[in-house]
Amino acid sequence: MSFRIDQLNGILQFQITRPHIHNAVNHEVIEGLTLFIERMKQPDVHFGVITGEGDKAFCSGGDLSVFHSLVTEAEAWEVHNRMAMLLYELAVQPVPVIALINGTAIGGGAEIASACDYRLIKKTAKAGFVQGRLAITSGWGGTTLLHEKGMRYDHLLQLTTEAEPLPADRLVDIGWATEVYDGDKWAALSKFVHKMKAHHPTVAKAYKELLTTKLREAKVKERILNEARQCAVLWEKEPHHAAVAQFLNRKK
Ligand SMILES: CCCC(=O)SCCNC(=O)CCNC(=O)[C@H](O)C(C)(C)COP(=O)(O)OP(=O)(O)OC[C@H]1O[C@@H](n2cnc3c(N)ncnc32)[C@H](O)[C@@H]1OP(=O)(O)O
Repeated sequence: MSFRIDQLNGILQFQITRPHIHNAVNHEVIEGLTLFIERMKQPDVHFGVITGEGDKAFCSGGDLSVFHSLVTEAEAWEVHNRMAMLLYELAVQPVPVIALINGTAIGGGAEIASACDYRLIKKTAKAGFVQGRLAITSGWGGTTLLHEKGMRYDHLLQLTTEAEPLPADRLVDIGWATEVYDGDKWAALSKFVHKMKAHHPTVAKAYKELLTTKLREAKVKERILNEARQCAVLWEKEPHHAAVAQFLNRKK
């Protein structure tokens, strides 16, 4: 199984369990995320958490050994469209969702974290929109969501176009990460939600509803689909396939 879902004291946790491959997203992880988002609507869920197993990676994006088989724009679009709509759903969930970034978060992994309300990042972890290295753009809605949620324009443009993973402290400086933690991730999570959990869960839900109104009203869904389409267009092109082949063959 590529994921696990657990619920503890009102917190629904989604963990990608593919540490051998830096928790890259395959079809099973996509199914898992779908299930997680459905379960988050249950009344006894007060927070959602996404994390990766192990101490190396949160998520290294799409599994290139799997998604390399998507050759044409239409094939790439099917996956990007599905992931983009999932991340949109994640962003407008009724309860706050925390990305517990226990290690590297790059490519689609950084997009998943960007769809969450909070990003708690381990002191030693790095994150970034590295899609440019593969001659594609973000395709799961991450850039649009960060823009709509108010990330500073120049920082966002730099993050996406330089395509470099940044250290945790810098990610806080540019307004991407919420807080840096050191030590055990579950302890850091527990500390982070402590004050919010002291109040009735309807409070956090109500504020989230208020603050995500813009995401629902501003044709954001349409813009997210444009982002997915733009990525699918570049995916089909030779420079992308060459870059992926180079990554997959780099140890041969
Ligand atoms: C629209 C969004 C679509 C996307 O997300 S496109 C994918 C973007 N992601 C990437 O380009 C990340 C590629 N991976 C990397 O750069 C590096 O593996 C990474 C995460 C920095 C870790 O580097 P290292 O610590 O040196 O470890 P490593 O490279 O030896 O990796 C260990 C094993 O994991 C594999 N792996 C990591 N990320 C992967 C991925 N996304 N897809 C497929 N395989 C991936 C890697 O090939 C290696 O496998 P193996 O042990 O050589 O068999």
